[in-house]
Amino acid sequence: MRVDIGNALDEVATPGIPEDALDRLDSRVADAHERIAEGRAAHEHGYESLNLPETVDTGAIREAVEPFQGSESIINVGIGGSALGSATLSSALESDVDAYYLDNVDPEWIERLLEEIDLSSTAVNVVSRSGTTAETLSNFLVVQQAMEDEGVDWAERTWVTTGESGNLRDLADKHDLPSLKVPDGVPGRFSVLSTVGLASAALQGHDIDAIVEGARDAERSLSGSLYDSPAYAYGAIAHALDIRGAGVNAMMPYSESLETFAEWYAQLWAESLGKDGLGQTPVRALGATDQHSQLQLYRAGPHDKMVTFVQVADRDDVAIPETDLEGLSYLGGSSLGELIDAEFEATEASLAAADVPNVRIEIDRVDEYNLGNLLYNMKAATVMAGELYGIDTYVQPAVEWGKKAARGLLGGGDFEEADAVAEKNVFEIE
Ligand SMILES: O=P(O)(O)OC[C@H]1O[C@](O)(CO)[C@@H](O)[C@@H]1O
Repeated sequence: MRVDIGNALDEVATPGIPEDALDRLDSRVADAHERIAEGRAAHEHGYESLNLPETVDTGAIREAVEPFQGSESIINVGIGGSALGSATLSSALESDVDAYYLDNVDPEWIERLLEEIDLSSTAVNVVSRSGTTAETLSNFLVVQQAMEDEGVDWAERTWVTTGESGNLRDLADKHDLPSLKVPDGVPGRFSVLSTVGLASAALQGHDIDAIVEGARDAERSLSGSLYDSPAYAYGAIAHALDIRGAGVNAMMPYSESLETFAEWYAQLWAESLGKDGLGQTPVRALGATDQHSQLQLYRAGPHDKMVTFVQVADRDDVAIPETDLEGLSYLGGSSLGELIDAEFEATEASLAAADVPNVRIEIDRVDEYNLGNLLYNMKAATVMAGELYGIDTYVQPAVEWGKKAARGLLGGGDFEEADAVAEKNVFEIE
């Protein structure tokens, strides 16, 4: 991964970072890197996620999914960090094995999906770090029922990935289901390069060693300076732009196969940094598509945002046929790859021309190695940004209120949060 911060400097952008502030920022990065190295050496919660290239056992993962080889599809039941990393790999890489992600509880969507899938030739991967997430466990019970209704032995086709304890662990023990353990000290949103993200990828035939090798090389690039560590440069620059007013960060990959990556990044960035009144709001965008929906706002709206582009240097291409149609001949004979690259460079320049800060992230190709490298670098960037914000990057206490309220509404216990739901201030207009 390469990072170009030229369009984030104040000679181009507003807000922008004065070049002479980079050295000051760099000394903060050096201090933060020391803290991160300490946390990693001590296997502290959260920091441990940067040790995954060393700790993950890809052989054990392949062995665990071996019994499911030959499956025509995989149903991944999990939500948030227990789905988005795996979904990022699955949607970016080609496979003959289809992967479905049940990461929501919309009944009509779930029903349609289960009707679409041949349940007799599918494997089921249930992932929950806590083992208590209502959406995941409910969907798993629904999948079980759907398989039973089809006369399919779900226990034969299921493996779970979870912690030492919890409802899912109890369920796995009760039915003697094969299981993988979530890594200790690694919050869900940081767990893609572990059993959580790599098991389904292995069953889809992806080279998980290449993914981990990409991550390992990213790890090797971590140093005490933003001038030679793309991950730390990205984390530090995004933080520096936020405290100067760019409170929104639009993640805009110029690759359809990286659309889910933007979703994964949004959880990582929001749930890690959104604390104590701080944090930069991630927005998921896609290039070139959102040039035709969001760009007007990015260029001519409030100067409260930065844009992060992800550009792919090398990709397969499709020729645009020659045409003598008036006004179109300039396109004929070129290719979609040339077009999307021109669109990318033009959009990047259009933001600079409007003084909107933007950063370019570039990867060589969308393949296992580069995905592992990109995912690890974005994790390290988040860890760095968390240090600079001075917040606890690895917890997410604010999500618990809603969970208690929902549980209370469903009769799952007495929670004052559920009472507060009934006190909604209603002012309806219809
Ligand atoms: O893996 P689990 O414990 O089911 O949690 C799923 C997701 O829900 C959250 O806890 C937020 O509610 C995320 O942090 C996590 O990735």
